[in-house]
Amino acid sequence: MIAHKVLFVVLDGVSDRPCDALNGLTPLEAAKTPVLDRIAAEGICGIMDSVAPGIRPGSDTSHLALLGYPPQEYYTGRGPLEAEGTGIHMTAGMIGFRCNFATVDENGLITDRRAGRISGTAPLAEAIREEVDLSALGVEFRFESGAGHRAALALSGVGLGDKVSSNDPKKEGVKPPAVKPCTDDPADKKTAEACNEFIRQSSKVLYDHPLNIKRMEEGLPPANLLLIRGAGKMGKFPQFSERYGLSGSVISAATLITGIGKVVGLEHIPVPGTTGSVNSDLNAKVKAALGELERKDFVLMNIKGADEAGHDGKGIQKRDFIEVIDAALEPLLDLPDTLLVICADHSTPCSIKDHSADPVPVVIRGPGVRVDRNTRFDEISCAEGGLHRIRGLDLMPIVLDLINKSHKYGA
Ligand SMILES: O=C(O)[C@@H](CO)OP(=O)(O)O
Ligand SMILES: [Mg+2]
Repeated sequence: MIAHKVLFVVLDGVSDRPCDALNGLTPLEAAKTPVLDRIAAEGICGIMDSVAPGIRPGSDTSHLALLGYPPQEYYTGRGPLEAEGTGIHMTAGMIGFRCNFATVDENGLITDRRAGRISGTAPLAEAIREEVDLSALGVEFRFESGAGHRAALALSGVGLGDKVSSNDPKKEGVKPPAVKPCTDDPADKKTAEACNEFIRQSSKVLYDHPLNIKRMEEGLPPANLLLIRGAGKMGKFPQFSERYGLSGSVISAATLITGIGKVVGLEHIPVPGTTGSVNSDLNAKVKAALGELERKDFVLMNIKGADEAGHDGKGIQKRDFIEVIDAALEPLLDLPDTLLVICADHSTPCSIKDHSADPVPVVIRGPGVRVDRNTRFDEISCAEGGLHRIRGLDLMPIVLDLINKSHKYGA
């Protein structure tokens, strides 16, 4: 009784703290989740520090850890991973950045880091590609929009460094700072100059773009500034198939997760109708995952919406979306020959509107798995499960052992 396939379902940021709006329950505790609870009842549960206790992980470092790539060794910044996810292929010497379409008011103060969670930004990206020109600085650029307010930028040219700051202050009500070199290296200075010029020129393009004029007429915040962060060069990643002897696919609307999957060698499967938000077509996503499991050994499926609700501080929306997730996961109850792993990548408590270091719930269910006595999938109940408290990097070794692909340590 051993499974041959693995489905990793990452409920991005689903984990939380007690919410005032939910009478002190977490959204997972407050939601009615018969499917997740049945999976918990039929599996082994625990809680997990995706990186380490007390470390607040980004989705980048946490997903690397969950896939068994120590972020301390492999992480070179969010930018190059996000860029790969939008379809920009990062070659040697290119510097990648994550960007947000954001809103500034007439005084230059940031009023919304996500431009009202704008979507459909492809025409804005196209206008930027057509009109921005960095050739006077000896720099070429690629710019692609991603899901929602997200986009990615990549710079290439002779002598570009990646040690530069960000113009994203990570809060609203302040002016975006200039991008600065973090060292005295002329290469970092050149990158910082290119970033500031890119921000300046793109703001002009965005300012009177028809899409923004229409948004303002409708009372929506215009996307009139790009916040750029996460500068980095692409790292080197041993391929998933060589590392584990497993073929695999990634299903995610979030470009960062797509990018991480691609760089470790998972095939990206786009699913029409998925948005990375609470309006995503999760049934289509689950169907795609089931299809992939017929031809691959391993599937990573990321569902992003709960994280967005956490970042927005919307506890009730988060609870309600968890119920939508739960209903969509029902077809997974009958999965044959498959080890099903469900977890979050990090907590995104509504009370702090950002990631926290609180450990996340995790369940593993499938043939041969010892079943513990926990019957609910939430932060508090899973802490009493048989996996106890593990780290993100423990997950792949546990999974490989359960599918009998683990190597014996010793003779
Ligand atoms: O992309 C996102 O969902 C979040 C966190 O990863 O970033 P931001 O706060 O810029 O929206
Ligand atoms: Mg995340």
